[in-house]
Amino acid sequence: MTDKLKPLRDKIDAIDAQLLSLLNERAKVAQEVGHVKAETNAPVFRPEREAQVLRGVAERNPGPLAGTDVQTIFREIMSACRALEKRVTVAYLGPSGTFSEQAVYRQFGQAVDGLPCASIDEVFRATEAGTAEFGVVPVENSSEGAINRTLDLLLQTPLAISGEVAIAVHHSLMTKTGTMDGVTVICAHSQALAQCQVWLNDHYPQIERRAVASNAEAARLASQDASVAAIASEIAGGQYQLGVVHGHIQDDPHNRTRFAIVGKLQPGPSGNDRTSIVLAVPNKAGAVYQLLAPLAQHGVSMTRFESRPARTGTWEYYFYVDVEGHAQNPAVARALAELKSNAAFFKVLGSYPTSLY
Ligand SMILES: O=C(O)C(=O)C[C@]1(C(=O)O)C=C[C@@H](O)C=C1
Repeated sequence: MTDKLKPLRDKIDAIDAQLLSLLNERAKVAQEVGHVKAETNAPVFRPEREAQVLRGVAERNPGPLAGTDVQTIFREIMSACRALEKRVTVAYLGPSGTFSEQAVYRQFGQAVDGLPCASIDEVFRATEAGTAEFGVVPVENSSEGAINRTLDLLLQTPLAISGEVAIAVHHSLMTKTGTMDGVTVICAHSQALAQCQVWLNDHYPQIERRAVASNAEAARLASQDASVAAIASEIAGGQYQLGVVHGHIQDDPHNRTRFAIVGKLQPGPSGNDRTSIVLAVPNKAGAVYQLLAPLAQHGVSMTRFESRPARTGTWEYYFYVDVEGHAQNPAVARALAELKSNAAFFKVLGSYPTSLY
């Protein structure tokens, strides 16, 4: 056994030495890029470039490593190289252990400074004020639909959407003891309670459910009181030393949340982009139908359509529309110009690389 392993491990050692040297060579080039950017005050984080690098390595990947694993490795290489140029601060809906925090690391890699915020409003405020260069906010969940507070804040903010990332949301029921003995209340964020309600009705119909500020807060409460069970990610449970009673309790096994990255940066085209807009039309028959006609005329695909009641009383609804392509793409630019000319309200929220995941 040892005799057989030794030469293989020697091989791995030799390859690791090469990798280490190449990684540092790459890092030195990134430092040079950093100096060039510093001269012109150019932004360090370039989501369109990172998306191109990550798509490129997956396309060229000969295997046996999976394309998604290769992307994870390169995500971290770029994150570490970027941090040599400048460490980026990213605000998110805290506390530590939330799915929002997972979204931060999924998008930026580990070499970032996360800034946990108490609310979605605070994420916007911290990013607008420049305390954080970027903010990560939930936009929609595949089971529960739009996150309305985010939609309302996107309408008002001067920030642009510069990226998106989707996270698989798996919930676990966890307690201090790893059992349900003596549990009188199940705590979670209201979204998580809603995403697990069929399962909870089947398994624990008698136990009170209580909505709290976040799943991570529920985990914290459960860590202090054995009569409290928390619904949260296993990452959050691990941070508070909770035991898993049941895993994967979300009603939809494919439950996902899409997050937007907001910031002052407006990324250029990456070759596979999405543009988000908000518009409103005067309240008259056929107005919505006419409003969207330019998209079809210019061959621009709509990937999302969401409405929110306008609370100003001037118009009935705001429509949140995502289309394929960057606003600098000629067909998209023509379609947007026409949409704008027909709309009572029009705002481009941003063009950004489509999520890799
Ligand atoms: O190409 C750049 O602009 C870089 O700064 C290099 C690099 C990389 O490591 O590949 C790092 C950070 C940017 O977000 C994009 C790419």
